[in-house]
Amino acid sequence: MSAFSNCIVEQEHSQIFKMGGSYVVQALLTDLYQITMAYAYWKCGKMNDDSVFDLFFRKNPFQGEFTIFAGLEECIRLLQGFRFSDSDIEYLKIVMPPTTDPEFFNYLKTVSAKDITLSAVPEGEVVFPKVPLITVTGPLAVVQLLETPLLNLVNYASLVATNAARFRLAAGPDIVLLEFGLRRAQGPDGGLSASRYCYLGGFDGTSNVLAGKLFGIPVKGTHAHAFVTSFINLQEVKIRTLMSAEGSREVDFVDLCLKYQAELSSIIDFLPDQVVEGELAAFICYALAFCTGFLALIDTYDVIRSGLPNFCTVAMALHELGYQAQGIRLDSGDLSYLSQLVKSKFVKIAAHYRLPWFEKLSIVASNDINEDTIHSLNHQGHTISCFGIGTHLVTCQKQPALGCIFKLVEVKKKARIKLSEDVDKVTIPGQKSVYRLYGANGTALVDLLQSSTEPVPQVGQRVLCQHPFQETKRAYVIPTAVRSLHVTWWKDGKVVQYLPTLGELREKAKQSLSSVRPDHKRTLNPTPYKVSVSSALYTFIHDLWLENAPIGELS
Ligand SMILES: Nc1ncnc2c1ncn2[C@@H]1O[C@H](COP(=O)(O)OP(=O)(O)OP(=O)(O)O)[C@@H](O)[C@H]1O
Ligand SMILES: O=P(O)(O)OC[C@H]1O[C@H](OP(=O)(O)OP(=O)(O)O)[C@H](O)[C@@H]1O
Ligand SMILES: O=C(O)c1cccnc1
Ligand SMILES: [Mg+2]
Repeated sequence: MSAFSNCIVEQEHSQIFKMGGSYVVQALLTDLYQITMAYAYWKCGKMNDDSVFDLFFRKNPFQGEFTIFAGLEECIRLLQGFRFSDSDIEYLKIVMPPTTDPEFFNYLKTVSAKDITLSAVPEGEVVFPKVPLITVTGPLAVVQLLETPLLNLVNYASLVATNAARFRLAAGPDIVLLEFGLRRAQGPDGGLSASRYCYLGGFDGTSNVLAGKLFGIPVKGTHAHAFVTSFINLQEVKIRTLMSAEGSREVDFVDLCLKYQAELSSIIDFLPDQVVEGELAAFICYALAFCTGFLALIDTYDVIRSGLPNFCTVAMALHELGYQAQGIRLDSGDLSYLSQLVKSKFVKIAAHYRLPWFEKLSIVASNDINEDTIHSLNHQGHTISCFGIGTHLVTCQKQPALGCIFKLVEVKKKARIKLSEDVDKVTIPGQKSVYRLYGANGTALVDLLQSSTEPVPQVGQRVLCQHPFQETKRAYVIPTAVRSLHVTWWKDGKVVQYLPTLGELREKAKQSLSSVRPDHKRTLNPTPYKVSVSSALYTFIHDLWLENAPIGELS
């Protein structure tokens, strides 16, 4: 992303979601229970108790074994502006019961993120269950108030970035992936977030023009069926002339197209009287408007008998005038079969006219594409060069939510644990450090959680990594590299770290994903990545567990 577009984000971020007159990410974008708890903390004098909360998830989405962490910059921006305005407080006076002590509202007026410290895994990093993605420390009532907006900002961003990364893995590195989801997204905010985080997850562009302006994402697109069906015949081509690329001659472009229609009919085998005239008129008009970037949607009537011949006709006429067409889009039918058929005709034309670029024309495919469709198309030997993906990508139809949670792990320097019948729901107590240990070939081996007071694991030294809850699951690891995953981003009321641009985050996600072993990334039955605790933390968890679990009585 350019410095220019980053600057637009800075200037206009506060205008993006103006709804009802105010920026939608704000202190009141929360669940009521955060406010009622804040009141009860305040009422019993606990509001300033030092607290530590971890934000994490328990299960990777899409039956996968990895997640891309996204949304962090928006969390930091939330802290920057975190306060209750006068009108917020007036509103809360109505919402809270009449018995509420009026002094509480004076307290709310003083609330800000100035005493909050936020450390987190860098945005764009591949992350795994149980690892604290964000740790927030500060006055209990204020950190509590942050729970809902932080979860809101991380959950969808990480889900859709992960979805995008999965589409990228399915498609491979060389296919162009475009996000076409705005019309199907969960509202305007969902649409903008989808475009932003799909780009982070590895998409190449979006059709969403506002996302392009605000976030510097390349905007791309073709045209719709309506453009084709709006034309009935060639008489509708009112301005028929086109100047050649080098400016030396102007020709009747419709006549030139009809010359190529006759010529091509025997080369790629079609009947000129079967092509739809209105479609040809539409393509001619689109080419006249975009002579240097002509791309046509060819499935309105019949790809084989009409759309493809009409495209080739116009593309060859453009070529005679020194312009190169860009390609076609398919939006229905058997996308593998049709793409191969289209390619074979392109190859024929390329050979006949000795135009090597003609066989490299883009073949864009769209229509309800999901991750499984791409895998299936791969097996069928498709020749698609670009996928335009909307619904399944932005709505994350395969799994519509990521389950990040925000749990208290320490208060007044005392570690807290949340117990559950379901072992997976027991929290890992206390303030922790998180390390990623790398193996011999530079791939990530294990994430290790330790109490923050423990020494950093050392390269070349054996570390015992234990499953947090199953004593028999443990392994020694001799890391070739050790990375501390958490960075402090916000402290003393300020952003204390460079915030990467969206383009840098996209690069980060790509590089982080490449350090993860392929078996963790495969679609079918991927291997779970190991997230472990140090033996000191293991003992600590289980001692605290025993201390807090009531002893039942048999009778
Ligand atoms: N070769 C293929 N292998 C697997 N799935 C495919 C293949 N070609 C297309 N698909 C998928 O099959 C589905 C076809 O959907 P559907 O039958 O609704 O579309 P259509 O009739 O071709 O087009 P329209 O959108 O005009 O109704 C789409 O989800 C598409 O992505
Ligand atoms: O299929 P998606 O992955 O959501 O991609 C976006 C879709 O939006 C457009 O058409 P639209 O769906 O509006 O109409 P159509 O299905 O009749 O072509 C486009 O042609 C795609 O099919
Ligand atoms: O540009 C396109 O082809 C496009 C954009 C949005 C939705 N469907 C297609
Ligand atoms: Mg559709």
